[in-house]
Amino acid sequence: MSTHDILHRLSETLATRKHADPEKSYTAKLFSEGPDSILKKIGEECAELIMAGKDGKRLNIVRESTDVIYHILVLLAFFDMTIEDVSQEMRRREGISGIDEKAARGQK
Ligand SMILES: N=c1c2ncn([C@@H]3O[C@H](COP(=O)(O)OP(=O)(O)OP(=O)(O)O)[C@@H](O)[C@H]3O)c2ncn1[C@@H]1O[C@H](COP(=O)(O)O)[C@@H](O)[C@H]1O
Repeated sequence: MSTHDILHRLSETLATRKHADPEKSYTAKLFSEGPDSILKKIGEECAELIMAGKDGKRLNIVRESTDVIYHILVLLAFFDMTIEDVSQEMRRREGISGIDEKAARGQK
């Protein structure tokens, strides 16, 4: 299964959790608590990823990255978006150097 397929499938699963029981689904619990709770988790998971990056342990970096990505997908789903919306923006940026893009900002 490709990376895109697994992200797409997870996005679809998360969308179904909007009507799920918060006692049985962690995603449904986050949805029921609202966006602040999801944002708080993103902050916590990012902090854990930073610590994993400082330690340099590959397995921990992978695990913490997965936690961050999962919680970002939950935030997208909360606002009725999916990985496709992010994928579209990534495609739009493809081939545009970050250095060139930043320089162009100053000319607007
Ligand atoms: N990928 C994930 C995933 N990654 C992390 N987590 C959960 O995120 C939570 C937060 O992780 P922490 O380490 O911070 O745990 P914690 O401190 O106990 O969490 P809190 O109680 O403080 O929120 C844990 O409960 C993890 O199990 C995930 N929960 C679900 N998924 C995917 O989402 C699908 C739907 O999940 P449910 O909505 O639970 O059915 C699953 O089938 C998976 O594919």
